[in-house]
Amino acid sequence: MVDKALGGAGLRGQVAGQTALCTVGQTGSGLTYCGYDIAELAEKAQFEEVSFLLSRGELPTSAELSEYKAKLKSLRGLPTALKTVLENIPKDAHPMDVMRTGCSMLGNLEMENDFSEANDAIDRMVAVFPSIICYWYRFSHDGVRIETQTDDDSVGAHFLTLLHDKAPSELFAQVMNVSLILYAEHEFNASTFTGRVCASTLSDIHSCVTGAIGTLRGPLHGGANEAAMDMIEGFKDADHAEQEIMGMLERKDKIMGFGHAIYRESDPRNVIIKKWSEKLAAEVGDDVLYPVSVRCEEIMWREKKLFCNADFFHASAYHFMGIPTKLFTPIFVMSRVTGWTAHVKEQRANNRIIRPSADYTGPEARSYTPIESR
Ligand SMILES: CC(=O)SCCNC(=O)CCNC(=O)[C@H](O)C(C)(C)COP(=O)(O)OP(=O)(O)OC[C@H]1O[C@@H](n2cnc3c(N)ncnc32)[C@H](O)[C@@H]1OP(=O)(O)O
Ligand SMILES: O=C([O-])CC(=O)C(=O)O
Repeated sequence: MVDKALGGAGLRGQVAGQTALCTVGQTGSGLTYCGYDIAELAEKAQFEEVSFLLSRGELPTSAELSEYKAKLKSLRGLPTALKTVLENIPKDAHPMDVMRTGCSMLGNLEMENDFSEANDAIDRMVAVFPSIICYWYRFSHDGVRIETQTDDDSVGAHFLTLLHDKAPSELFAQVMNVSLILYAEHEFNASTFTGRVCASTLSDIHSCVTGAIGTLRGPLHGGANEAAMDMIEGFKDADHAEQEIMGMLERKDKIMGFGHAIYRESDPRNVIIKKWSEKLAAEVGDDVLYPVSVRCEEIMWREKKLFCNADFFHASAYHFMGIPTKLFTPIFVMSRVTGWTAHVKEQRANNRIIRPSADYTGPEARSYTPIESR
């Protein structure tokens, strides 16, 4: 049934299937993973517990978590053929294209031959995605071939170590952990739906994830964190931000990092990442980017009743941790691969090929005109 208030365009308001993985925008709790509130997970859990929850259906016991983390740790190395591919991708390529190619190449080298191998393929992707992006980035930008098999305790710390060539501070590792939890899963968003459509044809899991990466890349979806950074970086101070945003609104420009297809008043992930961004700002001595971001939030609510989505304060948070802007959306991939693949398994478990219909708006039936008569 189409929700009239939202309109039918973009399939908005239409139920396109069932999921036991996540609720978005339900009264009382804005976002839950398998019944757990996002605020509680972000405060108390490790990303690896959330990843385990999504792939196995329950939070791990302490022994299960140790075993799972040890497995992930052992899977961080890159096959030589994948390194060769990454070394051939130019420096000015978009890192999301690198992720897409990296995932696709992995699927060639380590095929999911049977759906019973799904969890092994998922664990491998969760473990190796930070290695893929950092290997390419460090080779193309710094001219070094890094060793990706680190001893870091978490996926987030592993990423930062590879990127910066040193272990992250406790605060940075903590923020990465929270960020990966916040981005892990979000019901039938565009990239997850892409993955589910692919899964519904009974395709392999790397194809599902490769398609999802391509969908996440766009600035209306995951790419918004990079677009938000590009915007706020251009503002000298909060007053300048106000002046520019007002102009953008007058010109009816889209302001990246604001608004949402499902949430109407706030995105529950924003208050969490905003708090961490503020902490990081204090830690690194920022007195521009965080106040600019806060002013943008105030203006957008005052003028348009539009609120920050998960992406907006992620921009400043990642920037404060010394992460290059073009690597922002690949971090989203490192996290969301857990949600995408959980949906792939869910789709497979109760599958019918996803194939909607279209209203035809083209010409009436007509006869073919031979080429020489056109
Ligand atoms: C993790 C994520 O993927 S979160 C989303 C990240 N994307 C962004 O931040 C990009 C900016 N935001 C947007 O483009 C949109 O808000 C979307 C794509 C997220 C949702 O799109 P929709 O569901 O179509 O938005 P919605 O129906 O709420 O839009 C209502 C009105 O607000 C406007 N609007 C919505 N978001 C914005 C924005 N960020 N800036 C300016 N105007 C906006 C729309 O243009 C629309 O105006 P109209 O009725 O005059 O056409
Ligand atoms: O749900 C959506 O449409 C987009 C989003 O916030 C996400 O994927 O995290």
